Amino acid sequence: MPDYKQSHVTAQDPPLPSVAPSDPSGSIRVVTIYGVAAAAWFGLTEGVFANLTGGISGLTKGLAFVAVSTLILAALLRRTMATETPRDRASSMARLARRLQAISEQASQAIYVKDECGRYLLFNSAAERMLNRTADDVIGRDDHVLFPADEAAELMEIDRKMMAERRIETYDRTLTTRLGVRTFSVTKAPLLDTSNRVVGIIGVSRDITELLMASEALRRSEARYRSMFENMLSGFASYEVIRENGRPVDFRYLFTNPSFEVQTGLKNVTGKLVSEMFPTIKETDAEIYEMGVRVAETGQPEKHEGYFSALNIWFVSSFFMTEDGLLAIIFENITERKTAEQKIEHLAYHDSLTGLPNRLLAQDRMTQAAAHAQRDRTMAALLFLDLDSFKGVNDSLGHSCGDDLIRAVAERLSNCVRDTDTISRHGGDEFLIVLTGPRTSDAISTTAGKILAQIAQPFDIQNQTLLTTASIGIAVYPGDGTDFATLLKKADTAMYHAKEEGRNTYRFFDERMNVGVAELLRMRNGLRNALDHDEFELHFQPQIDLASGRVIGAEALIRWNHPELGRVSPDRFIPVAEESGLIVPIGEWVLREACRRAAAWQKEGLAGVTVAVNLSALQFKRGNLKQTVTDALAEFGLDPTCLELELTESILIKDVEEVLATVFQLKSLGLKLAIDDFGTGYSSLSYLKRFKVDKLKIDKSFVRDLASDPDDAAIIRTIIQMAHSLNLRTIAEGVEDQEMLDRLRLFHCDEIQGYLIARPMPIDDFIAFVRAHSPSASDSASDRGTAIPILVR
Ligand SMILES: Nc1nc2c(ncn2[C@@H]2O[C@@H]3COP(=O)(O)O[C@H]4[C@@H](O)[C@H](n5cnc6c(=O)[nH]c(N)nc65)O[C@@H]4COP(=O)(O)O[C@H]3[C@H]2O)c(=O)[nH]1
Repeated sequence: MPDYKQSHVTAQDPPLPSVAPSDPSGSIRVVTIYGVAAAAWFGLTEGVFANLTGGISGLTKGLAFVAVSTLILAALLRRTMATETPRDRASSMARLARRLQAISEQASQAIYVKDECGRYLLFNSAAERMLNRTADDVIGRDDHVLFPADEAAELMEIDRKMMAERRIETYDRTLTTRLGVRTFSVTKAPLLDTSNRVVGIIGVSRDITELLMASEALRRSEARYRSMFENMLSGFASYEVIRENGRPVDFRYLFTNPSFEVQTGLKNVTGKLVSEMFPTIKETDAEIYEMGVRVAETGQPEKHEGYFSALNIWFVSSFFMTEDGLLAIIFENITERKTAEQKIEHLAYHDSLTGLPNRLLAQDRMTQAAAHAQRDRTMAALLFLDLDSFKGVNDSLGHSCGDDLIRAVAERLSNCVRDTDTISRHGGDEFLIVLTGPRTSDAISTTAGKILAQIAQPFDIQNQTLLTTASIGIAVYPGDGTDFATLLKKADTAMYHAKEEGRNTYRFFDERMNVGVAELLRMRNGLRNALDHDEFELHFQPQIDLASGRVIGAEALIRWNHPELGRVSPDRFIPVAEESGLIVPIGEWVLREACRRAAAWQKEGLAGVTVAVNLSALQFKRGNLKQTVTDALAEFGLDPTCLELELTESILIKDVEEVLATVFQLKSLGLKLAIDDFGTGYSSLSYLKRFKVDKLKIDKSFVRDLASDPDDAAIIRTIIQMAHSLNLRTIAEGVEDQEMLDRLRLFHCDEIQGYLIARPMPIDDFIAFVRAHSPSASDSASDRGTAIPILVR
């Protein structure tokens, strides 16, 4: 569809082209007539009419001649012109066209001339090339020969109007040619003849199709880049470089894109100097400023990633010089990414609970400490610390309390070492401490001692006072090893030994310790088969009623006869069984075995002698306790009143409602409930009432120092008084000598158990023991149990 593009119509500013006089015969005729008329004038005025004009002056006659001859000439010329025929005009146009032809051949633009009717009179070579038509095809024909009818008609209409209005027009027009649809820039002017009549039209056209396409492409590309610039997420700014003595000294903001503001938070910066915006940039962000100067000086682009303190942002940027000598910067605010990276890095190397370095970082620090030790000929030590009673805290007071304790321990540890040392959390309640540059083992011992003393101080956690201790194993570089893995293993082994040797202590690694580790592994594996292989047995430790001196019960204590390790103490394997979950089936076995044995001794005449069985927290959680107990009682026909279950405080405190329900079910069977290790937990008295506890068992750690430690004596006395006020009985365990017994009696303790009376013993020995200490046959029948007279004072 042909159309106008950028049409400019110019009113007759430049003079319209005109056609030169075309007929010399007309002029000759005029001149001849003029000559004859002039001669006749003089002949008549000077000859025939001389007498008549004799009185008139020569000047007057001359003037009269000029006037008359001018009129005649004008009339003649007018007549001559008026008689010029269209043919004359056509031939003069044709002559003009021929003259122009030679000139127009050199032109690179299409030049053409049309007559009044639109027929081509001139069609130069450039026009031929432009439309792929020869002049021969076109001359004498109108636009229909070149273009489709509708386009040709429109063009001719334009020409007609132009001629009518005598206007010069410039416009762009798209036309369908033999070479396809092309756009032309056209300038056309009407041609005038000497009588100022329009006789045709002259045009100059240029094919601007490629130019238009190029400029359209440029426009699109510009639009694309502008849109990219406006919408790009990166910030952009360009600066005028302010120079002094040729050296860049400052930069003035010229323009910025919208992201600049988003990324920096800066508004209306255009026209401002960088030194004005950031007065301290040369000091605080010298690296960035210097880079700007360098790029402006060398013209070499540079990339940068760093922190811009003036705006408190991290950014990545490219500095470069633009074509027009401006400094430009494209940048991205990466603060969020950087913070996330730092966080991730922190997480990768730190423990989330305490914020302390984790094992990975500890390893790195240990390697550094070792390098330091090698250089300075000193030592480096790796301390493996494990809290002694953390599980109890977690179990009894919950994980949130446990977490708080871990955090508090971390804080205390940090106060025990120097800045060059590293405290790290290894996991759970385990910490690693890397000591850098100790010169002697004594120095390491001093630090370890300090740490133990700090940990032993009471912790105030969630409004409760918690007491805990720690065990520390120490491995020293280079004596115990040169790599982290070896040192860690040895420090761990030493820590186990510290635990075995009474806790709240530290041990340096000793090669002999490695034997113990192998044992531990064997124990873990062996426990799995112990039940199947019948390796467990129960021993019974008598419990004495102090008032009567009679044996009123026995605590069932498990023994493990390991085929290779020999007799393994429950203190060693019960924690391993708990850790692996094997305590549940083992506990069920103990319960059945205890019921079986107690039922048996009832039948053998030890009527009323109860059996006390230890229960583990895991049995409450995972085992079907009520069913197990019911089944065991029923299977062996044991009177429930002869069964006592010993629970630790921690079992009662955790998941209270759930445990309460189970305890009620158990109690409803008619059995008794005792709280084991009383005094070492963290609970209040309220649960004693709620759980309908029958007996408190005072932990042997209090009993041990009863004679020497007034505090322990006071604690025991208080526990007994409190228990009595709640109608609970008390039993003291670990009674080893008479002095302890005397004091317990003084405090009105109800029952005792301990080596003073008897060590735990196999069933047959126990029955024999009870019989041997029977005061009389008649007493043995008593339901109060068997009396031991020596103890009754
Ligand atoms: N120093 C000293 N110790 C004395 C004295 N009298 C008794 N003992 C010991 O104290 C422990 C008492 O058991 P516990 O506090 O329940 O402590 C028990 C109990 O927590 C656990 N345990 C033993 N048998 C079982 C069991 O069948 N099930 C569960 N869950 N735990 C058990 O193993 C722990 C250790 O048991 P044992 O090695 O048999 O150690 C027993 C016993 O031999 C004394 O006068 N002085």
